[in-house]
Amino acid sequence: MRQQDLEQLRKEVDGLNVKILDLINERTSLVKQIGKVKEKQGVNRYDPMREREMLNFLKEYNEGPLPNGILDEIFKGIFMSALEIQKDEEKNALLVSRKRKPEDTIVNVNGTKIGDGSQTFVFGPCAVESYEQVKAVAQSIKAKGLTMIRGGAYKPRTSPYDFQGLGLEGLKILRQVADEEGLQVVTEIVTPGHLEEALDYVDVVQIGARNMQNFELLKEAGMINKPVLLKRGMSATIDEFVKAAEYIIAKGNDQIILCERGIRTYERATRNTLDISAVPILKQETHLPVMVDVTHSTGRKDLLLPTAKAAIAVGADGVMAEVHPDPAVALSDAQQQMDIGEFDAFYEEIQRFMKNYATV
Ligand SMILES: O=C(O)C(=O)C[C@]1(C(=O)O)C=C[C@@H](O)C=C1
Repeated sequence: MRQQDLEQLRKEVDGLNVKILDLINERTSLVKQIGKVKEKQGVNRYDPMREREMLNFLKEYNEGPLPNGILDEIFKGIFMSALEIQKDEEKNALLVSRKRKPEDTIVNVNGTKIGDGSQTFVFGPCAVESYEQVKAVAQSIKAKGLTMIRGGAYKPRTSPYDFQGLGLEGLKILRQVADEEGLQVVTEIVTPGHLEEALDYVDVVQIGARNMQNFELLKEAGMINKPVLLKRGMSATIDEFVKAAEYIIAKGNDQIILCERGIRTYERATRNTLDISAVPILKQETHLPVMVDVTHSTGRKDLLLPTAKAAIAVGADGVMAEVHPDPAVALSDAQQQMDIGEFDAFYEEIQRFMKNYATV
């Protein structure tokens, strides 16, 4: 074959490539429409029966020279790409998606802004035990110029025999101390019923890992006009986490902070495995602020500082950690809470890190 012939054949192939591409694009537009209809109907995107029908029809129609085996492969690839495109479309259409809203959402907690490019720190005891206990931690938080305190009043515990929290009494203690020290209260709410009684005492409603897929609670949280801190479920994928946030925003509340708190893996050196890459992924895929709970993810005091540094380095909008004036006598999570001295050292070091980091 002469060089000239080869060039001519390639020119013809180029022309066909463009035609195939145009057809695939035309097909993609139709498949996107099908995806929207299926989403509305709530039916599964993947439809193997439909794929089988299409392949059978194409094989009957096929007069070659393309072998049927290769035809199967090519069209299976086309169907798989169609599914991927439908999935992306659905993801991008979510209200929490950055594709839908490119600007960062800044959560405003009575003047404390989360997600505005600065880092917010939330410290406090695992569980509210007494006025004196909360007061000691609050004073230490205030002395550092910080504005948020966390504390559990309703404690969803693994064992029903473990301390379940002081409930409403705990909320009242948190509110009183926070008002005395000028702090904002972050506390976990476990049921829609608690949500109602808690609203007078709380500035940020936390939905904990165990409740990340408590859809009724998520819907209720979407109807309040207070920010919600949503923790990732211990076995939740990032996709499930994002969809849980979608439940809240879909009801009208866009003041949502996502919190990575470690996931359950086979690794036993830490309490959970901190999924640090979830932070940039969530920042890319959603417009919501992302915090990292270094206490629950590691369960180890010696790892709080390095993981907090890592969180800041990967772009987290804030860090949460637990502090107790006397961890040895704490009613929950005794081994993993910092005492006040450790808290001072932790905060000093993290400040130093942030200063150096900012100048790099
Ligand atoms: O027809 C559908 O239901 C589609 O979603 C489209 C389509 C296709 O590419 O043709 C995509 C994925 C399904 O598994 C089957 C078919």
